[in-house]
Amino acid sequence: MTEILGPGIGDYVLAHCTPADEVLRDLAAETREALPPEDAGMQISPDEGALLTMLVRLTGARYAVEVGVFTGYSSICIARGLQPGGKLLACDVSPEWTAVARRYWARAGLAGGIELRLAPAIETLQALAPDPVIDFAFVDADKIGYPAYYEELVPRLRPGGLMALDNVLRGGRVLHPTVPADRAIAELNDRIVGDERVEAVMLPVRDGVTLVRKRD
Ligand SMILES: C[S@@+](CC[C@H](N)C(=O)[O-])C[C@H]1O[C@@H](n2cnc3c(N)ncnc32)[C@H](O)[C@@H]1O
Repeated sequence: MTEILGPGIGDYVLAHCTPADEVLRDLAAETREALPPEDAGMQISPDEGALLTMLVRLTGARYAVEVGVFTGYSSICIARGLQPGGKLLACDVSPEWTAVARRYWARAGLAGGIELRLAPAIETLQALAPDPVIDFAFVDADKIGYPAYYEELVPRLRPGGLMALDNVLRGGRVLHPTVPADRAIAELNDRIVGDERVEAVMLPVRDGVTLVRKRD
């Protein structure tokens, strides 16, 4: 979990968002205890999780796609916001990390609504039908891959559908990107704001979240 705001404000924000329930708290604790900090830190924060659930609900989503599952925190937040009978297609490459996710999806009673695809996400996305049927998408995987994920997802979003992209501020390094991952995100940020297919809002939530709505 990267923060660009000071820790005091981060704690205050957390204390004023709907809190994580026991399943999410246990998942966060297990992830923290089982993995080194640099890996555990990839997990989204509870306030970002609450944001995802709310966005999915507001979109009335029935079909969502997630790129970057890790141990399953964001999948649970997305799946909980879906309409009854809704489906989440969850993409990752790690059998180890997603084994934890599977356990917690089951514990949350969400396993039936989440389909995990273990493959490079670009292959999974390119294999999807080209129809614009995705209601909600969340991108939180390898940063170099973001531009390609974006280009596969935008045509498949339904009009009015929403995509959220995480870590779009890269700890503030998008201002002066020097390494390929930061440059990829900075260039994508510039491209999104000029993309006439969508409207976009960049939120300074944690490490930055861009919301992209497909125009009607
Ligand atoms: C930042 S973590 C995702 C955190 C997750 N959203 C959460 O809430 O805990 C990034 C994930 O992307 C996955 N990943 C990295 N490269 C990938 C690729 N090419 N295709 C699919 N997943 C990938 C990693 O295995 C890792 O689980």
